[in-house]
Amino acid sequence: MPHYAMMVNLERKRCVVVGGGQVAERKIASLLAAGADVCVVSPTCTEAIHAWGQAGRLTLWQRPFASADVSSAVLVVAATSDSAVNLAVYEACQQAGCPWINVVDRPDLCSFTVPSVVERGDLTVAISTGGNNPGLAKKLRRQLEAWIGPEYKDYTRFLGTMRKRVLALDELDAAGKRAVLAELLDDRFLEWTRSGEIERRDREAEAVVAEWLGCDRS
Ligand SMILES: C[C@@]1(CC(=O)O)c2cc3[nH]c(cc4nc(cc5[nH]c(cc(n2)[C@H]1CCC(=O)O)[C@@](C)(CC(=O)O)[C@@H]5CCC(=O)O)C(CC(=O)O)=C4CCC(=O)O)c(CCC(=O)O)c3CC(=O)O
Ligand SMILES: NC(=O)C1=CN([C@@H]2O[C@H](COP(=O)(O)OP(=O)(O)OC[C@H]3O[C@@H](n4cnc5c(N)ncnc54)[C@H](O)[C@@H]3O)[C@@H](O)[C@H]2O)C=CC1
Repeated sequence: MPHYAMMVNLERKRCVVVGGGQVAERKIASLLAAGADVCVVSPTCTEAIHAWGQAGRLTLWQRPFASADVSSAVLVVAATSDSAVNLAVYEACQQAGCPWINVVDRPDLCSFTVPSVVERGDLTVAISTGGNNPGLAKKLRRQLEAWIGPEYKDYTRFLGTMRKRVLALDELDAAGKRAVLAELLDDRFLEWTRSGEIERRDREAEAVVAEWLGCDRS
């Protein structure tokens, strides 16, 4: 069964990661980027995890996993190199009623898996292969990163601002609004963002709006 793709708000939500190796580090990095309240339980950890702990960005419990560790978690990642421990984490989640569990060496036990992600500010492109081949997800991420450049961060913001502005225009009916929004998605606005011609882009966008307002009134 294919998984349902969704964007989850994890801000200040308690997320527990069991294990402190490279795989745990990768999952922790994305949880921190999402503003989660991260607790890590592991006898050893990578330098990066240690540094996040020192900086107060996460809570580090430097000891082996205990079942009670998952009690207040909304999401848990079992990322140790010991499959028996990972299974024990899964079972503790079942007991505690924690619905969101990722077991890094047992796709069959995962209630969620982690996709490869291209992030450009508010723009997110996630790639999942349904567990078939994470390497393919990573390869596609790299290819997409070359295509969806850093300019998409500002471009997405620009389109967001314009969309809000257009939707708030009482002078335009729904069809007019849709037409303006479609026109603003024309590649020339992306090109102007890419080449740094921001004033021109914004001016031309305003011209599109003005032209439609003119059409509507006539
Ligand atoms: C099911 C899933 C569960 C989950 O972790 O959520 C899972 C499971 C497993 N991964 C394994 C191996 C590797 N995983 C990677 C990389 C990534 N793995 C990620 C996700 C997922 N991995 C979920 C499915 C995603 C999907 O649907 O495609 C990514 C996308 C996201 C992330 O982890 O942040 C991230 C790339 C991020 C990026 O760079 O963009 C690499 C490559 C590398 O590390 O360079 C290798 C080595 C090469 C290989 O084996 O293919 C193994 C065998 C372990 C062993 O050997 O024991 C298992 C277990 C199994 O398959 O049985
Ligand atoms: N899903 C994925 O994306 C991938 C999953 N894997 C799987 O992930 C596992 C972990 O990989 P790495 O991080 O590279 O391993 P690692 O050996 O670098 O780290 C394992 C960590 O688990 C901790 N640990 C061991 N026993 C523990 C316990 N009882 N309680 C808490 N923590 C404990 C260790 O202290 C260590 O920090 C691999 O064994 C492999 O099966 C590997 C690659 C990708």
